Amino acid sequence: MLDTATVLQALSTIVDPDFKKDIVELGFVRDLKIEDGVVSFTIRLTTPACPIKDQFKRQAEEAVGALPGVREVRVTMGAAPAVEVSTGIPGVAHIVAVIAGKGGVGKSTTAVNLAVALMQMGAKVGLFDADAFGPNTPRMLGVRGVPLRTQGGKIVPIEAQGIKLVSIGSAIPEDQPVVWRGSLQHGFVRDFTQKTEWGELDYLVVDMPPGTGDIPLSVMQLLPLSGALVVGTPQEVALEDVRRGVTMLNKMNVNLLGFVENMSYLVCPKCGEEIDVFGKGGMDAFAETFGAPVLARIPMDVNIRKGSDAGLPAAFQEGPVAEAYKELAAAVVQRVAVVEKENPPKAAGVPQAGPGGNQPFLNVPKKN
Ligand SMILES: Nc1ncnc2c1ncn2[C@@H]1O[C@H](COP(=O)(O)OP(=O)(O)OP(=O)(O)O)[C@@H](O)[C@H]1O
Repeated sequence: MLDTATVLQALSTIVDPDFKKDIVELGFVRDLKIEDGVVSFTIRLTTPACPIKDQFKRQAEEAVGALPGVREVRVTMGAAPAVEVSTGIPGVAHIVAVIAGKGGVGKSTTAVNLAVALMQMGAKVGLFDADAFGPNTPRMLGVRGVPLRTQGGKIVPIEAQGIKLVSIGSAIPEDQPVVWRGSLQHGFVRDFTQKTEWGELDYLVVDMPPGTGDIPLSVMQLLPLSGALVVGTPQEVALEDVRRGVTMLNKMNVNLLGFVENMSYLVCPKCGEEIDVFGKGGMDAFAETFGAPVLARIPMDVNIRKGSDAGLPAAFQEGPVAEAYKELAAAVVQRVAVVEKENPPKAAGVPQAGPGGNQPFLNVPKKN
């Protein structure tokens, strides 16, 4: 007989490859109704950007459609509202930091294109540019010079091509050199993280300054990060810096989502051959050592640089570069889901003053 138990039994053959559990056990199946041979239900995923949602839908239609007595299967795909999996920042579901051991490896480019690719997968996305020393994201998203507004004491993000952008740099006049003491930086990060009205976001991507200085530290102390991804080029020197970045994540108990090998190869425009400009395989060695995957390899491509300069990120354009960023976004979504189960996000907190010394990580210069 066609009843709820039979339908759920059929749906329990569909296994989520990330959680390694079936979709009934995971509580994804909702609003199941059977009326006159018409079976309707919702599959509610943890994120609207789930890369295998189409596959789930097809599998569900097939599994239930094969049951005797079924005339029609109506599957609605949904996602849990962001607030349900809150990070402590109201309405923000997952926070992903993008870090790099040193400058110039393409961290901001990766953060911006990742944000765009996540949005294209159906997620609501914000970008917090914490890189006070080289705030490039407003230019990359075509909103350079647009001032931040406040409303009722809250910072209102800039709408930049569908992404909610807040850049620490937009609060600093462009012609002013940014020379801050550690304590000022911490206060600035605290104000920006606590006073921004993000609204509902599935993913908040944080573009960190390069290296392991005070700002990355403050972000890790103040924001409950789902995890961080580390951007590097395959070059030896950059890889030493990558190691320092990973060490910092470990110290701060931030999940390592994985590595992005940027400028991984160059496709010869004449013959199509892939040239390994900065060598090969370095990131694989890291992936093995630190037990986290290489999430994507992004080619060195003039369209990436041109897109950033023109304020239209390459992820918006069709072609192999956009595909590489889509692959990155899909890998990030899957890794976030997995690592959050193992080690749920929580802010590390600011160390208390005590006999062991004051704020051991922060390099706060003493007053003379
Ligand atoms: N895959 C790529 N192909 C071609 N150009 C790239 C690629 N990735 C980044 N670039 C270019 O390299 C330069 C540095 O990139 P980006 O500003 O993203 O680096 P960063 O690591 O964020 O540096 P910063 O130290 O300023 O934070 C930019 O001109 C950017 O357009």
